[in-house]
Amino acid sequence: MCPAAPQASVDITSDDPVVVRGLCKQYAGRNVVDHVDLDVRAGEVFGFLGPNGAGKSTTIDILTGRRARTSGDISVLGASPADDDRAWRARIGVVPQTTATFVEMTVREVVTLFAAMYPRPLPVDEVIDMVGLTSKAKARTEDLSGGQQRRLDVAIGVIGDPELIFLDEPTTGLDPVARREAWDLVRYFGERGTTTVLTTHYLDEVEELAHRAAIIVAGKIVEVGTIAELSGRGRTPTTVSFIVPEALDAEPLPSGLDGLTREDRQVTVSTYEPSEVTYRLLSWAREHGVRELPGLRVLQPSLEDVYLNLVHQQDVAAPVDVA
Ligand SMILES: Nc1ncnc2c1ncn2[C@@H]1O[C@H](COP(=O)(O)OP(=O)(O)OP(=O)(O)O)[C@@H](O)[C@H]1O
Repeated sequence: MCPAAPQASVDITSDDPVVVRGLCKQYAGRNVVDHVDLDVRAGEVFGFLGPNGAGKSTTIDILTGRRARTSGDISVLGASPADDDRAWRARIGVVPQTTATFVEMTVREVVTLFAAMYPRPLPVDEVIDMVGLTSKAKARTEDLSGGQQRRLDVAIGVIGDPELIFLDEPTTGLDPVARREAWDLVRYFGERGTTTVLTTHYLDEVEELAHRAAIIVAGKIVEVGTIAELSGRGRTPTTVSFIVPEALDAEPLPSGLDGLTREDRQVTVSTYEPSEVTYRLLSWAREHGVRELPGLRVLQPSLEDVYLNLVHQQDVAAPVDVA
């Protein structure tokens, strides 16, 4: 259950650009964002991953002042987004999930219009070039393809040279080349010291761009850490496998190895202690005069394995809290 009202004051002392404590959002008594805690550090690209309907956009919309929260404390660049201060807003760039339409305006006119709203905008043509729309600068926005529209959204989001950028699925609908260009843009702003919060369904995008990530499922943060930490965490086992050499075919496999399966001569051990398991397998082989185990592989879980495992665990767990 979420508390009924927002906290009266923002009780956050951290200097991090984004600090979220106990954030809740309810629709019709259902918690779609459920006691979320987040810390995004200065200069990092922070990935926000989760399946459809997990609560990513709702959280981003609350952090950017586009939606009201039900309860919880939030500090974004030291202020509460609900205050909607103009100077504060100029320090933030937002690329929302829904594409805006600007009827009868060209790409350059739209970007120029948004540039005028900021005290220190980037040069309009430079930004149009960065998002790969130079050849479309004079085209009317209604004539752009879906992917080109998305690039325009990104241009609008970054034209103010923000300290903090929220990108809500910025590469959805982009072709592979445009996707790589969008990644370059995220890296470009990262090198300028900009903090970026990036929601996405694409795990490769998070692995490629993000320093840290949070995984949200059914409104709850189920994991947060560096990509290496998330990929290596203890929830998803490592697989150790090898092929039993002919010399050992008739020998019993070492006893007491949990998660061991054998199919013909292929042996697989699913384990949280891959070093120990590998040591025991090699010791067993040596005891029988074999110095090499053919096809020996230690396969660490990928971020995708961890993600799918977490989403699956949540699917089989109890439904979300209903008020
Ligand atoms: N205005 C609204 N009224 C009622 N329910 C809403 C409203 N907006 C969002 N929701 C619900 O809140 C939940 C979270 O939605 P949200 O858009 O934040 O998810 P998401 O993680 O961004 O999903 P996606 O990846 O599909 O964009 C969903 O169940 C959605 O149906």
